[in-house]
Amino acid sequence: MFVLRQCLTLGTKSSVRNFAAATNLVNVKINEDTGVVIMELNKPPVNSLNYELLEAMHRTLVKLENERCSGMILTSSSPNTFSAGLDLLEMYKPTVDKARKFWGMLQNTWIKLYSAPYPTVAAINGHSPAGGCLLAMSCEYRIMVPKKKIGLNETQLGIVAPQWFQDCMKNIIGSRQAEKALIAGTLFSSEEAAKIGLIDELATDKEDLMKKAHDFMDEQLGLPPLARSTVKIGFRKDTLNRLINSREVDTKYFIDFIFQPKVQESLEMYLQALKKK
Ligand SMILES: CC/C=C\C/C=C\C/C=C\C/C=C/C(=O)SCCNC(=O)CCNC(=O)[C@H](O)C(C)(C)COP(=O)(O)OP(=O)(O)OC[C@H]1O[C@@H](n2cnc3c(N)ncnc32)[C@H](O)[C@@H]1OP(=O)(O)O
Repeated sequence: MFVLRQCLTLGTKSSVRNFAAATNLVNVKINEDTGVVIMELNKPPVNSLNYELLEAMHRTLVKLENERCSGMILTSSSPNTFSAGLDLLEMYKPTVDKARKFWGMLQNTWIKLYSAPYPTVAAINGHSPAGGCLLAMSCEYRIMVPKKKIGLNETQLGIVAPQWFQDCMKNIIGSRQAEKALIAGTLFSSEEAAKIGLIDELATDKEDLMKKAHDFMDEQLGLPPLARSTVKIGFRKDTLNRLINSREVDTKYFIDFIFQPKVQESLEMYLQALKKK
């Protein structure tokens, strides 16, 4: 039976209340029989990743790991969008302190998600540009509904996908395809993404998406967990360590980059274009 709990507890009823009071940006459903968790991003309208949403995700991921959850399906409550990527307002005219705090939380969240010992599936129920694509790529398996867009489109915004975003893509679709996609800032349709292996499976609709995500999870739960997670971390450790060993440098790149007047101009124009749509 599924029990809906908000950000998160595998513990007592009173701690459910505490977490629910803290935020409703992430809904968490736990299958109490299997220990599989559905983490649903819930920041309407498009799940743009601001500090608060990232913090809620990070807190949930820490809890999942501590409580030894058996698997996690990442999806969103939005009808049209998995995640619109980083919240552009976090990068548009922030203070240095705010930008630093934001970037640190993005790094924390990515490290936890990418290194999660339990199986992770992205059930991509809508558009998934840039940081949204990063979240999906950080899971082990990706399933997507038809006729939506996914990719690292940063170049098209006049910004640059950080090295670790690029590494994630390279690890999935290979260096040549990733280089082409990153230079052009390509947003792939779901169908194109399936062809190049950026996603693993297409679903017909949200119901089919969740069914396929559970099917994948059932397969994974049949494997010895320690062997499974050891192989996973073996594959991911170089990518993880590259960021872990250079977090400060990465943050400095980010800060120096976004504070350039040209970058601020691009962000302003892009934000205006989004509003005018
Ligand atoms: C050497 C280099 C070192 C370091 C690198 C430095 C810098 C680079 C750093 C980081 C990389 C950046 C990663 C990112 O993730 S940037 C974000 C990129 N995201 C996008 O391009 C997506 C933009 N959004 C869309 O295309 C559409 O919104 C979407 C297709 C997702 C959904 O379309 P829909 O028609 O359903 O909704 P909209 O009407 O467009 O949007 C509703 C509402 O939401 C606002 N919105 C949308 N996206 C964002 C966002 N990412 N951040 C903030 N706000 C967003 C949009 O303006 C609308 O607002 P309103 O008009 O007020 O309702």
